[in-house]
Amino acid sequence: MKSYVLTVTCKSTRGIVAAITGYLAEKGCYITDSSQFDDLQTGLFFMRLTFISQEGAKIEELREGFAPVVKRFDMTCEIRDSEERMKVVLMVSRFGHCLNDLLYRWKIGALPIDIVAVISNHFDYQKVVVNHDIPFHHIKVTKDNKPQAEARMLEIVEQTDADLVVLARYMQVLSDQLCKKMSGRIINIHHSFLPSFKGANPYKQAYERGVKLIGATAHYVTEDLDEGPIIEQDIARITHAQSAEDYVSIGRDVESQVLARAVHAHIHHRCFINGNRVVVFPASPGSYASERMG
Ligand SMILES: Nc1nc2c(c(=O)[nH]1)N[C@@H](CN(C=O)c1ccc(C(=O)N[C@@H](CCC(=O)O)C(=O)O)cc1)CN2
Repeated sequence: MKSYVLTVTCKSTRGIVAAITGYLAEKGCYITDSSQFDDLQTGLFFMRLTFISQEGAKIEELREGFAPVVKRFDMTCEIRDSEERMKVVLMVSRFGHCLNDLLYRWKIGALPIDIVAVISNHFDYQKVVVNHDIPFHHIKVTKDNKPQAEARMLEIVEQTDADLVVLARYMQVLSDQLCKKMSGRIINIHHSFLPSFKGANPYKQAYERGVKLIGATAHYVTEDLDEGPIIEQDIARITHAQSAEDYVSIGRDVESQVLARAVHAHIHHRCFINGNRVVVFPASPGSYASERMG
């Protein structure tokens, strides 16, 4: 039986859940997971359900039948096939730990995505990418060619019909124009526990501040550098005896794990941008079970 994901954002009011669940029951659908959040600050309601059609309803039929509910509550709504895989472009500069981690998770099926391209402004990871049978594109970036470099990047995104771009330690600031055009579709991993230590060299900043914790933050990319809506964060302990170079080593694992969690949440439609915040619903049962046991 086909499994679907329904996502809803609308203004809070009474009767939304009843209308959604009533419709699904009427259409012979069985709800397998449900999360909702009512933001009293913004007056917005968010819901994500996974369900199976026990009567073999087609997605077009489900969408069409749901249209009156969408109209009644003025919903932003999607019904998607749970098996549909997002097309993802990965971008990297000189530090490849997040890229390698994502490639491994993709290879074992833990990240059910189609990696349609890897883009880098360096050649360090060309071999590992090509060895995964993934197209590698080198796009040189200088202070003078950023518009042309971004145009090429956008061309690759459009030619591959990519749904998501993941900056896996890609160290170039993207233009306001590109950020606006791809709002909500670019995820970055920043190697600090934002909002501390934005911008370049966060570990150097952390060392000079004398912190006892370092961290990583995965966020959607906006024009405001490292200020986009936060999807996932985590931390790691450090001591007085460690240097900024030690932080780079200690930080690798937490950066990779934070980015992987954020990508997993996004590709499973668990993320809802809510102003400068992100509602992140828990993973549905079985959504980690796609791993091919080695
Ligand atoms: N518009 C945005 N672009 C990018 C963001 C973002 O949030 N908004 N995140 C960065 C990633 N990043 C930190 O995580 C970061 C990358 C690069 C720089 C920076 O100052 N880069 C210099 C060049 C550095 C170099 O050549 O090695 C620059 O672009 O002039 C700061 C923070 C990705 N892009």
